[in-house]
Amino acid sequence: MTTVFPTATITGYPRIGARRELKRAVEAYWAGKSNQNELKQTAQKIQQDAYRTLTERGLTDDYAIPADFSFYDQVLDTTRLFTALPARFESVRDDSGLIDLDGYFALARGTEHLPPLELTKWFDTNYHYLVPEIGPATGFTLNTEALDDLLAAAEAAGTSARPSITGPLTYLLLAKAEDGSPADFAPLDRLADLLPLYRELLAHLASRGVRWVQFNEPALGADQAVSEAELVQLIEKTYGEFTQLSDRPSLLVTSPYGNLTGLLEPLVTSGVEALHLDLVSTGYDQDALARLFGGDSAPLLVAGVVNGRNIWRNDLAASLHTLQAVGAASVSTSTSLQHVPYDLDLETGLDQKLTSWLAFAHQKVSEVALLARGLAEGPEAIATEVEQAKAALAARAQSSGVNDPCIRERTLSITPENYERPSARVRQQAQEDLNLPLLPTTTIGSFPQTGHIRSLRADYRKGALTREELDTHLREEIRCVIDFQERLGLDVLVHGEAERNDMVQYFAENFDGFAPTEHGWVQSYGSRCTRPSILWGDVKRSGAGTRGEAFTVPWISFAQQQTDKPVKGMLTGPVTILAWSFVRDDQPLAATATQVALALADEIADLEAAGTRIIQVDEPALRELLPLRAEDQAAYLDWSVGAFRLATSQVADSTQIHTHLCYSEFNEIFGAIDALNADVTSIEAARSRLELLADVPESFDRGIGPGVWDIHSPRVPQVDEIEKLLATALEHIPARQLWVNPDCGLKTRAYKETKASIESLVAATEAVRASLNVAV
Ligand code: MET
Ligand SMILES: [Zn+2]
Repeated sequence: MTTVFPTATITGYPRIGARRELKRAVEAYWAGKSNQNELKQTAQKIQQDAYRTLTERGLTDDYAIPADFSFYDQVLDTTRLFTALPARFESVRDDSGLIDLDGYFALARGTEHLPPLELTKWFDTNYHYLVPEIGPATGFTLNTEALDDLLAAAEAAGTSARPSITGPLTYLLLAKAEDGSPADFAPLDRLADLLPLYRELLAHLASRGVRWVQFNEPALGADQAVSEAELVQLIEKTYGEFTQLSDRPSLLVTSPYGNLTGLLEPLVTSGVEALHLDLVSTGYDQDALARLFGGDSAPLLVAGVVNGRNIWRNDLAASLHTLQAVGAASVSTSTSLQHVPYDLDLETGLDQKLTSWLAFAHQKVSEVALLARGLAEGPEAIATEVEQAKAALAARAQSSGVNDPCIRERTLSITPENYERPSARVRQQAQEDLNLPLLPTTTIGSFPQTGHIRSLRADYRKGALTREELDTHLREEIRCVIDFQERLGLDVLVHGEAERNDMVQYFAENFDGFAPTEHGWVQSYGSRCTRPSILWGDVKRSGAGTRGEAFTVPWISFAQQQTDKPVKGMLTGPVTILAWSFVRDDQPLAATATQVALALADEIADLEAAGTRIIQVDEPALRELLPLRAEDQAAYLDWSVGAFRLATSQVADSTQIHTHLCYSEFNEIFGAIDALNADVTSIEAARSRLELLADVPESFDRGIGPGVWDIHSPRVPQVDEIEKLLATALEHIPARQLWVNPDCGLKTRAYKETKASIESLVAATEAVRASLNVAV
């Protein structure tokens, strides 16, 4: 049964394509501009490039490379693999009763009549997966078509790849109960019905000659609603059963993102052949691991010592030490490399000095291969490379910009008052002259990024437009966006963010201590990618002095000049700037957040001085960085909420501070959202049909705008649909606190659906206002 496990491996690799080929291909397919064959050819090419590169970089052993290409999302792949189709999607079943590629995309994106599966953050990362909906009657049928295609692509590349599949426990733990399920039902109740399908899968793989399979169980490293004791039993049952099968591939179980704590031992004794641990930021006791994995029937320890989710160069000496101390059998990444960009060599524009401190996916694979050699042949074999890494780390520590005495001194003079504002009541009175109607309507900030805007930006990059000319065009765009909103009858306007390529990178470009990348794209969800900047040094606004210079003020002031309605100043919050950047790992996140907060407070002060009455500070990633274990959460919320308050509390009572949250379920941290102390909070809620409002405490006495339009799909919400959502909202929120807005910014939408949707939103609001007036 067992074939030796490779000494060097990774648990996952990016799949969007080094030049985002998959993004272009799926978007063309969705738009009807290409056919399925063309899409599949692109997918093949991406996989072939991956196998070639990874082999060249040293993953040469059989089964060293996972087959983990995905057209959209790895959890949705598992939903397709087992045909776990929610009843509401019955109509997408294909002729054979399975989910084909179009059905798969329908689940991901919704259809004209069906809202898509819910999108939720993947552990504490900035990746989002599609939440399976499982009910007591959900049927399961194995459909290996997509998996067989991956294996065929690997074979064509001459590689024995290891299928990578969401493990059964994680799949069910990440699922939500289908609507209409009994109150006491949990998807995990269906484990016994799902396990036979996994066994069937193992048999199928064995019959294809596959010798190793990877089951990903990241949910076991995070706190769950189920008790640890129950999980121990489920592990024993699940993996005990699998390992009993006579004809099956050997099993590698991965546990990225967290410490398995009490589940480690049951997994070690479960009989699986190899167990991967994330050894980067999880605090495992090395001696305990050595003892545990030293046992006779223990699995091979696949040691994730190369950070899969940040871009700093590995401290090879430290890693080698860890590998030896724990008795590693194989060297790996801590998580899939899907969270880092492909290749540092593409970044020709980065400062040389900075480049020497970094490693992207390809460089990390080389680090893995190198460490495996050091482990096999002894440290001397890689002594030169270890020394080089050491020298780079030392140079980084001493570099100016990494420590700016003026910035450090400023953080020392922060006082407790810097975090406080007067009561909500006092502020509400001071803000009355904004004269907002009941149920004020607004949007979240960005307006459609049209082809026109993109081509302007491209022309500027090519040198075909001067900065001045570009800015003139952008102001024209802002004028149109303001005019558009006035005509549609919105109450609080936005300038549309046309001058920003990305809500974090824009700040990175205007702050010292950051370096944007050129090709450093990582997948956020589906075809959506972000390009995190590198936060490497001490932070302040760019320009002279410790305060630097204002950069959003000219745009917001220009927008405000075009209208009598209030225009929101628009900033990205400190936690989100951190979460969506690759952050320095040489000081606590809290210290970095404080510096970013001060830079934002400077910008807010300048906006206020320029006459801006409403300022929105977006924190969509607040939930994202929340530690996976309850015991670590209070400390995180303390510094993250603190950073937001430090940025936003030095304003006049008459200045209305908004915040915006999205991309996550926020129910559990509503206390922290309350503590942000914003005057108005807009929050994503449409996809989960406003479930979150049940958790808003009665004491919450400020504005809240649960999203009533899901902007992740092109579907236009109808007036009566929004009216119903508003009626639901009013069951939980007093009318004077309720705002009406979409789930998020509109930059990925087209004008056509934007116009129709805002019309629905305004019409629904007017209808509800009228009914409230009647009721009064
Ligand atoms: C992901 S949150 C986005 C907020 C931002 N202001 C926008 O509208 O695009
Ligand atoms: Zn948002």
